[in-house]
Amino acid sequence: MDYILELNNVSRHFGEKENRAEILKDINLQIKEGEFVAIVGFSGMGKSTLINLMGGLLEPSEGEVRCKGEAVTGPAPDRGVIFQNYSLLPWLSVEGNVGLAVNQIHKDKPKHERKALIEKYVDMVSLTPAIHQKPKELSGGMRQRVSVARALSMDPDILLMDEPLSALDALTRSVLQDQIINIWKSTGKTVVLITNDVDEGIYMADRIIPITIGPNATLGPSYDINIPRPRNQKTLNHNEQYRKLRAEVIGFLNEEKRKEQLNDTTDSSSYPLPAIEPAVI
Ligand SMILES: Nc1ncnc2c1ncn2[C@@H]1O[C@H](COP(=O)(O)OP(=O)(O)OP(=O)(O)O)[C@@H](O)[C@H]1O
Repeated sequence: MDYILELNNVSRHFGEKENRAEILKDINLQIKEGEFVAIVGFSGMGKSTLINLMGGLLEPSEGEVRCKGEAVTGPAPDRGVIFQNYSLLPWLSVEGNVGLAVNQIHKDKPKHERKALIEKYVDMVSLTPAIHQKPKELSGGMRQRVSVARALSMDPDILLMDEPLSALDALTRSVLQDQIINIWKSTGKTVVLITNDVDEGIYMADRIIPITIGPNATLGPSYDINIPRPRNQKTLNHNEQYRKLRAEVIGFLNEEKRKEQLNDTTDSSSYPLPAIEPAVI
């Protein structure tokens, strides 16, 4: 089987000697073309480091990352990264921010074609009415949609999303979850979503993989999510598979936390397991 993205025995540390911090250890992951994979875990365990390794923004200390069979040696347009903090240029409009990517990738195309491309991607995230607005005039959800449009406009094969929705309120978050699912379905791209929200991962992805607690964090088991699509946020709570999967993944994370606490008695937090509310139908 050929995989679009592979991580083979990838480890990453920062610093040297007494400052050396072992962040990720022996990460093995194979992702098929068109798959939607969610990676979930506690804060500070190395999730951003992992997405940066996939994007080629960081090099592994050991092991290798391969994209379409080739070793990854740096960032490339076939892997679009969407960051948590939008990273938009404040002095450019929506059109200007998306245009940066379009002009970079499609510099050989005439101006009118580049303009049409910008408009196409802005429309894909439903931001046409705000196309001339600057980031400070946009809500958090709108800014994140600009980031999504900018990543899409490079027409990458893989979208790497680093907690793209975690700064948003619950309602905006759920609207954007559906928008990202629709974009994934209509474009056939491969998506890797980093999230701190097990429910979000199960709702959106084809499989969900918890990351263990560092130092030397690694990936836990991969859980297939066979819940039929389209999924319904309101009725998912009643789905047996969803409830079972949710309990298993949260159980895995809490067990990791418990193991960590045996070594460190100062931290008593665990993964929050909110009661599943009856679905509103
Ligand atoms: N460039 C760097 N130099 C030194 N340490 C780093 C560097 N980048 C990340 N780290 C450390 O690696 C660890 C993992 O960081 P990372 O941002 O990957 O975690 P995360 O799981 O994405 O966290 P969060 O959910 O809070 O965003 C942290 O302890 C962080 O301080």
